[in-house]
Amino acid sequence: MAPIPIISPINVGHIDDVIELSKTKPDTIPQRFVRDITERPTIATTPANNHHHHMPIIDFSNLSKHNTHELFLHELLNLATACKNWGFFQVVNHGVDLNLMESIEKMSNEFFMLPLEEKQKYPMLPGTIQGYGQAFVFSEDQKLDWCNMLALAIEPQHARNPNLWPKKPEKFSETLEEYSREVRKLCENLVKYIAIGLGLKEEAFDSMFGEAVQAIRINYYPACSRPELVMGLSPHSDGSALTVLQQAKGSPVGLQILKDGIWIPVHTLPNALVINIGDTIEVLTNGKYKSVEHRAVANENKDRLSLVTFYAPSYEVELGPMPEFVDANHPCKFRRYNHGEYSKHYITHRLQGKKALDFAKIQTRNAF
Ligand SMILES: COC(=O)C(/C=C/C1=C(C)CCCC1(C)C)=C/O[C@H]1C=C(C)C(=O)O1
Ligand SMILES: O=C(O)CCC(=O)C(=O)O
Ligand SMILES: [Fe+2]
Repeated sequence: MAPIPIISPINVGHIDDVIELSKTKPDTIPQRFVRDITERPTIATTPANNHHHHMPIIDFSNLSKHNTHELFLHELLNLATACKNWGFFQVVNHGVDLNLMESIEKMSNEFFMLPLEEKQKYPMLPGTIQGYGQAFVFSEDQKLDWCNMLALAIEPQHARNPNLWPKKPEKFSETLEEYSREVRKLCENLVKYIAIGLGLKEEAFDSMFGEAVQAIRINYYPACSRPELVMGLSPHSDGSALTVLQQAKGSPVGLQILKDGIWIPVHTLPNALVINIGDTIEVLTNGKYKSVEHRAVANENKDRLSLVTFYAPSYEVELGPMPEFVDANHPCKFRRYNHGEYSKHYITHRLQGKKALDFAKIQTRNAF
């Protein structure tokens, strides 16, 4: 009997697996990946000479309770300044076990190098966000990113789809579990310090978040013969409260952030984690801290791997700007909404800069 076709309400057309493409036809770039001229990225990886263009570095060990109060305050100020002026920073001495970071990186690479049939046992179906494939594709004529990903919900447990957790390589699931526990601790601490830096009680965010949602996306960007024609990952801001990004050792520069209208390549320090403010913190602080648009570009010669953890409020919670950030000079910019509804909105639209946040924006009427 012929296999029963999966009937999906969305027709996304054929999606080439870019890892296969780069292996079998390294010089071919199907038209669906070629961006319109106005959307093509700049590939330069040299950091701008301007020192204003170096992403802040936070030494997390200075924030631990065992340090002097002076050191703590100094680093807290660095953190607050980084959140306000950049929305992105790197953390060193973050407490996530370096061996664990190395193991999950190695196993992720092994996963992506498995035969396609093996990876397709965990398919990300059109319109869904978990499994192996391409996310945020909703139509046949949408341009595709030069990236394959494995995305999984981690917490709460009931959000997991155990059928999508890879059985190969061996110990992948255990390692991911352990890694995610450590990254979650880092996120819990970060939201505490961010709250203190804003003059709030240390538990201000965490108590609002309820049972926080945690998810991981492991992105694999194979080398591309014409990286200037394609986009590794479309420009977007993250719908989370915070995001933690680990770029695999030996990966080329690929992440770019939009600062003052310029795309800046991010050079990650060895063993550091890159943190960014997501849409939730922008809403809660009424725009004092902003989520920042970012994208990833492909490299001509080298594959790139990144492991990205999203830390977000429970789907149950209602959110809006905190009263501490609203006054006569700072009118309320966002309406209250349910985070579950925001998540649904986020995952049912293609990545398009900061457009997802329009969901919550209070539209101000133009005077003209
Ligand atoms: C580019 O952003 C994302 O891919 C993303 C997806 C996260 C998710 C999964 C990979 C599986 C479980 C669901 C969830 C939507 C959390 C970003 O995460 C942000 C977006 C929202 C909304 C959020 O809460 O985190
Ligand atoms: O790979 C990167 O550097 C960016 C990944 C990213 O922004 C994401 O997965 O949301
Ligand atoms: Fe992102």
